[in-house]
Amino acid sequence: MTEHDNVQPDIIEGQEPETGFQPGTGLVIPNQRLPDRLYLLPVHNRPFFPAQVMPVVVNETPWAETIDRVSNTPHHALSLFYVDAPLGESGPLDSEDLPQTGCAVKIHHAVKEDGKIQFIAQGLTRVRITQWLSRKPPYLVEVEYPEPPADERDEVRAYAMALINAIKELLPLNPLYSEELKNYLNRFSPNQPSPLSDFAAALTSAKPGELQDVLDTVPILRRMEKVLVLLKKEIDVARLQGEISAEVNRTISEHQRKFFLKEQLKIIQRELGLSKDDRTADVEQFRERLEGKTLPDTVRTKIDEELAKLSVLETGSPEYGVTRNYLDWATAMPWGVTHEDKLDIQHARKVLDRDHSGLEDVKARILEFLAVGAYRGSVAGSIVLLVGPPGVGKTSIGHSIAESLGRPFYRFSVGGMRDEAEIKGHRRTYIGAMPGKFVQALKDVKVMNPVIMLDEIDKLGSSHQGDPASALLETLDPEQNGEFLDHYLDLRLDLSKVLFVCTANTLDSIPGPLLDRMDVIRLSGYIAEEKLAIAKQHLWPRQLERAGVRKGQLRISDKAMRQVIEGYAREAGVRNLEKQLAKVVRKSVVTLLEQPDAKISIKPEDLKGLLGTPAFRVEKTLKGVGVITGLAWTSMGGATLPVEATRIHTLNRGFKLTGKLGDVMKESAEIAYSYLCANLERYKADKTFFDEAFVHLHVPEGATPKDGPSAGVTITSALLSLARNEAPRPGLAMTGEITLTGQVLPVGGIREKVIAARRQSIFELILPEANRGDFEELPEYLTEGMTIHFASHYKDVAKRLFA
Ligand SMILES: Nc1ncnc2c1ncn2[C@@H]1O[C@H](COP(=O)(O)OP(=O)(O)OP(=O)(O)O)[C@@H](O)[C@H]1O
Repeated sequence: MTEHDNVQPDIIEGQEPETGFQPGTGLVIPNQRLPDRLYLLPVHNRPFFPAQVMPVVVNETPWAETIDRVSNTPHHALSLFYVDAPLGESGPLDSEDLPQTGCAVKIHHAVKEDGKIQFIAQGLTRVRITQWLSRKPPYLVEVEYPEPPADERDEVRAYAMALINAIKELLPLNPLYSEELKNYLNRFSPNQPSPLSDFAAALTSAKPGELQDVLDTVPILRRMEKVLVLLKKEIDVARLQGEISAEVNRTISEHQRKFFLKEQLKIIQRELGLSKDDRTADVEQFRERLEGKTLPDTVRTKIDEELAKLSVLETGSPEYGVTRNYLDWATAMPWGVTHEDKLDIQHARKVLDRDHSGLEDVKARILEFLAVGAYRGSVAGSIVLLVGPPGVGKTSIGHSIAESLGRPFYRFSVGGMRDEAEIKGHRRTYIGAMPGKFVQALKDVKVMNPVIMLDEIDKLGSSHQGDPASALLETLDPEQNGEFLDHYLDLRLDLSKVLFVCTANTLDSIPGPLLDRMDVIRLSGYIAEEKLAIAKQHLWPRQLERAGVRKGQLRISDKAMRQVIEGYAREAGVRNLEKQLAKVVRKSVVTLLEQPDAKISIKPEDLKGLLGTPAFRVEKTLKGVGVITGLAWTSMGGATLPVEATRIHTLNRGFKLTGKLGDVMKESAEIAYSYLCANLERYKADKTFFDEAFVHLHVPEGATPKDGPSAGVTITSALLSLARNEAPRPGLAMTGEITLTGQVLPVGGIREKVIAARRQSIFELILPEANRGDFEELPEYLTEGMTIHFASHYKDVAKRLFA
C-alpha cells in the first residue's frame, strides 16, 4: 500500500488492496483516468462509499457476464448503485429506480462459487449517470464523476477536525474498530475532507437512506455537516449500547455468582446428605422412620393426615413448624417395636451379684419377681417400688433389672412434679407444647417395653395445673395403660409392656391407690460391716479406676476404711461414703503426680490430713435420770433418738415440750404424761409426784423436726425415770407407740432401727410384741448378739427399765 497519505494509487496498474478500511484507500482519483462508460451493478444492503474496500457478493445470474466484461477491461472499473430491493436482476432497470449518485469501484479477485460471485471492491469516487447505454444486464451507462471544488476555508478544516475527533471518540466504544483504523486515522489529514467525510459516513450504522443522502451530497461543507450528525448519533447509540452491555454483563455475572453459589451449596448439601429441599427431606425422613414399625390404623391415618398437611403448608410458616414438630414426635415412637426379654434367672443373678454387695433379701425378691415373669413369659404389667434411704442402691438395682432383662433403661424424677402436663403432655394448641415424659422416654429408648424408673415418687407435688398423682396412676396402672393417651400426640400408646420401677424414701406420702398397685421392695440402709464390704468391693475400685490409678499404687487399710465409715460417712446409704473415698483418691493422686513410683497406703492416722476432722465422733449415749434412748426411723434411715426429762423446781405443776416436735409426737407425749399420772403407784413412784412437779421434756437435736407416735414408750420411760429419780440401765434402747391404757402398739422401720442401734453399739432393745415378726425376718448378721425384749403393755417395758 501507499507509504504516504497523499500518495494516490494508480488504479490502472491495479494494486492489490486488502479488505476492510485501509490506509490510503478511497483517495480522490483524477477524473481523466476513469472511463466515460461503466458497467453498472445494483447493491442492496447499503450504499458503497469511495473510501471503502469491501467484499461484494452477487448472484451469478444475471451478473456473471457483467463481472466478466469488467474483468476484461484494462481498468477493472464498475459502478455500484444502491437499490433497496433486489431490483433489476432480470432488467430492465429505470433511472427512477436508482439514486442520483453511485460509487465507482475497481474490482479485484472475482471468484465464482455455488452460483455466487464474490469480488473485492475498492471504492474510487462518486459517479453519476448521464446516459443509459444498456437497460438490460449487463447494464452499461455513460457517466460523469462529480467532485467538490477544493475548499480551503477554515470552516472546512474545523469540520474536518470535528469529524476526526468524533471518530476517535467512537473508536473505544466499539471493539470492532481495529487498532489499524486508529493508526489510519492518525495519519488522516484535515486537508482531504472529502474522503474523510465518506470514510466517516461508512463507519456509521446509519440507515441506507441517510447514507445515500451523504453520497448524493457533493459540496463538502454540507456533506460534512450531515456526516457529523450521523457520527454523533452513532456515538450516542454506542454509548447506550455500552451501558446496556455493561448492565447485561452485571446481570449475567450476578446470575453466574448465584449459580456458582447454588452449585456449591448443592455439593455441600450432598456431602452432608441434605441434598433435597426441606419439605421433601422432612417427608422422606418421617416415612423412613415408619418403615418396619406396626402402626395401629388410627395412628397411620392421623400421621398420613399430618403428612398431607405438611405438603401443602409454606415451609417457612409457623404452622409448618408445628406440624413438622408433631410428626417428628409421632414418627419417632417405636410403634410395635419390642425388645425380646432374656428372662434368664442365672444371668440376672450374675448381674445383680456383680453390681451389689449384700442386699441379699432385695436380690432374692427381685429374682423371685423375674422368675414369675419368666414362668409367665413376660414381666409386663408390674410396678416395682424400691423404697429406702438415699444412696442405698435403688437406682443401681433398677439398672441391674434392666440389664438382666436386656431392656433399655430410662430414668426420670417425678419429685416436685406439679403439672399433669409433664406426664401427659400439653395439648398441641399451646405455643411450645411438648409431649409428656413417657413419650420422651419411648422416643429415647426406641422400644415399647423399656424399664422406666420413676425417681422420688413419694415427692410428687400437686397444684392447680392438675394432679400429677392421678395422671401417674393412670399411666402406671396395668389396667389402664394399654391405652395411654398423651395430650400432645393425641394418639393412644400401649404402655402395658413397660416395666416400671419406682423409687421412694418413704411410703407415707405415696398416694394409696398408687401404692396398692406396686410390689414394694425395701432397702433399709447399711450397717458398718455392709458398708465396708461395699466400699472394698465396689466404691474404692471404682474411684481408683475413675482416677486412672492402678490398684497396687494406692491402698487403704480396712482399719482406715472403717474409720472413714465411722467418722465421715455414717448415714444409711453409701453415697457420701463414695464421695469421701473419691476425695481420698483425689488427694493421693496429687502425691502420685509428684512421685510417680510411690506406693501409697492409707492408714487411719492419714485420714485427718485427707478428709479433715471427723464429722462424727463415737457418740456418748446420754445417761442419767430422766434420759432414755429411743429409736427413730426417718426417710434418711434409722437413728437413735434420746429423750430427756427434768423437773423445774421453781414452778408448780405443769408440762412443757421442746425439740421441734410434730403434732403426733406432742400428742404422744401428752398420752405418756396422762398415763403415768394415773399409774405412778403401779410403777413404784411417788403418786403425788406430778401434782407438785413442773416437768420439761426435750428431744435433741433441737433443730431437727421430729414426728410420729413411735417415741411413746420412750417418753413414758423418761418421765418414769424422773418420777422415780432413778437412772435407767445403760445400753438399752426402745421404740413403740403407747395408748392411754398402757398398751404398746407396733411401729415401722424395725430393720432401720436395729441397724441404727448397732451403729451406736446398743445391743439391748425393747420392741413392741407386734413387731416380733419383723425382727425375726431380719438377717442373722443384724440380730446376732442382740437382746430383745418384746412388750405388749408398758408394764413389760417398766420391768426391764431399771437394774
Ligand atoms: N449394695 C451395694 N453394692 C454396691 N454398690 C452400692 C450398693 N448400694 C449402693 N451402691 C452404690 O452407691 C451409690 C449410690 O447408689 P444409688 O444411686 O443407687 O442410690 P439410691 O438409693 O438410688 O439413692 P437416691 O434415692 O438418692 O437416688 C451408687 O454408686 C451405687 O452403685
